[in-house]
Amino acid sequence: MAQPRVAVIVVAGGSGQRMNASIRKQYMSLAGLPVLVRTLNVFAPMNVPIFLVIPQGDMAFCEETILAPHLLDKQVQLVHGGKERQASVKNGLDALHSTGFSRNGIVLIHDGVRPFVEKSMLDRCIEGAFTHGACIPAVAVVDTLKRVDHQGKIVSTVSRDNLYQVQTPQAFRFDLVIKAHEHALVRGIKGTDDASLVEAMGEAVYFTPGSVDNIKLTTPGDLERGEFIATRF
Ligand SMILES: Nc1ccn([C@@H]2O[C@H](COP(=O)(O)OP(=O)(O)OP(=O)(O)O)[C@@H](O)[C@H]2O)c(=O)n1
Ligand SMILES: C[C@](O)(CO)[C@H](O)COP(=O)(O)O
Repeated sequence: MAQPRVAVIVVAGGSGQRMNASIRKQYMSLAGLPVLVRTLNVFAPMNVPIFLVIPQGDMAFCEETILAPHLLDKQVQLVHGGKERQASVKNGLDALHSTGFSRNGIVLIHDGVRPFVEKSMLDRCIEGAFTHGACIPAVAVVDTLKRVDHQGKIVSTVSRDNLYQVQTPQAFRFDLVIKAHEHALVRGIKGTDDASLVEAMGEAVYFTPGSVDNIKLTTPGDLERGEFIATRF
């Protein structure tokens, strides 16, 4: 059977401390559907393997409440998360590697709590990774930026020229992102995203326009905004 050329890792192994809710934010209902179901539904039509990284101990819960009732159980394979996002991604990469996924294939790495991704953005990320090896969505910073000291006093105004806020899905050639995670592990490099680990090897990462709707549900205020955006998805 022909090997897939694209695979997806959705990381949802976090505990959502900043959301400060009684259930983990990835399982919360947003406009009638669990956040994680909304996110998985973005990728399901691609018909490619999806690896969903979840907290240790949530396997049965996820099977029963997220995957099976929404007909995602055939396509999605569950993987245990790690202590930090970076470790969760590494577990997902290892699981994908164990399937014999092509080293030249493209892997999309996405936050489980970013449910509002447009198909056109996905396509651009994949295309960019086939061309450059690494491609991530980003939007230009629009606010004025200040550096602040520990007393809360403004130290300086930072130029926002060429500054971008980055999002997920981040798309990589599989061999490049595996090498980046192994390099980071050996050198003790920590990154809040996967592109920074590729950058740390001196390899180029390119960007494609992201979207202001592609929010990460991080704090309680994001839920209200999410409910509004969900009316368009
Ligand atoms: N050990 C971890 C930590 C985070 N994530 C995932 O990485 C994404 C982005 O992380 P963030 O929004 O910071 O989620 P949490 O770590 O859950 O939130 P917080 O930092 O507020 O605890 C989320 O989908 C989260 O589930 C993960 O898979 N494994
Ligand atoms: C990967 C990410 O969503 C890109 O913006 C972000 O870096 C995750 O950061 P967090 O500290 O885990 O919220």
